[in-house]
Amino acid sequence: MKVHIIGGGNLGVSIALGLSKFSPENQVTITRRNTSSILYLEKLGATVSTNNIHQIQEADVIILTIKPYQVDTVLAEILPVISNKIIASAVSGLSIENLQNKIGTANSAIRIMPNIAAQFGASATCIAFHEKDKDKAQDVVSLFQSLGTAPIIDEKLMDAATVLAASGTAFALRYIRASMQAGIEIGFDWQTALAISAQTVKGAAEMLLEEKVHPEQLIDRVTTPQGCTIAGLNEMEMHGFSSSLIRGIKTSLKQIKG
Ligand SMILES: NC(=O)C1=CN([C@@H]2O[C@H](COP(=O)(O)OP(=O)(O)OC[C@H]3O[C@@H](n4cnc5c(N)ncnc54)[C@H](O)[C@@H]3O)[C@@H](O)[C@H]2O)C=CC1
Ligand SMILES: O=C(O)[C@@H]1CCC=N1
Repeated sequence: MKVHIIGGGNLGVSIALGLSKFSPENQVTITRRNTSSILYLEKLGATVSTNNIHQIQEADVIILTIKPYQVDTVLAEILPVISNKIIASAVSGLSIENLQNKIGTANSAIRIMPNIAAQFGASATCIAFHEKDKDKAQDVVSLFQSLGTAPIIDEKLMDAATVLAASGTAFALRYIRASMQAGIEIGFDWQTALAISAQTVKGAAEMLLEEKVHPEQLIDRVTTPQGCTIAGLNEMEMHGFSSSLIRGIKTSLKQIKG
């Protein structure tokens, strides 16, 4: 497929990098206003351009990875030269209905919510579309399946998916950072503490994904009676570990919904 990514920032670049590694049969074009920092993508086979409409007529899917306030400007540039295109938008808070109204019935609006782990083929990319675009959306689903998992969700959960799956990357990293900081306090240098903390989180996630059980079932296997784990967990909960995470996620959601 020919994939045209508009907005070569953090997310756009992670998708381009992921596609170059995990789905190299796709031809990627990526645009941004100043391309100097992303020209290295050309060495990986992508076309990098400052021109949003560069070969856009040939694209099978156009991916928007721009900020919400940049959408109207970009659409004003591309709409006069496209027709019958799939526009997959990762723009947070922009509904399918709003996007469809902007792009007209000649094009299809699909919402995607990847995260920056797309670069490593490990994104959880939630995807939503209207029934009329079901067939066209399959290409987008397949594309993002090559970059991790790509669950199809009801659009009403898309803001929640943004917080859980996209912002969630930052939340998970902050957990690892805190764990690493504690690791330094109890004797490790930061590099060793980071390596141990990150691998431990990866191992815990792999167990969950593999066994498909409730986390508490696995926690029960770790918490030896009268042992150190339950003592630590109870102390964390006394200080609001779970509740602060839940409150943070709900606050992020409020921020999107405005
Ligand atoms: N960063 C993330 O982890 C995620 C971001 N998103 C959403 O993706 C969108 C982009 O987010 P980021 O990549 O973080 O932002 P960013 O600021 O890193 O990237 C946006 C890019 O668009 C470029 N741009 C601005 N105006 C343009 C124009 N007229 N034509 C072409 N390119 C233009 C900018 O130069 C910049 O490189 C946002 O709507 C965000 O909500 C969604 C999921 C995850
Ligand atoms: O922080 C943000 O608004 C964007 C959307 C999710 C991840 N980054």
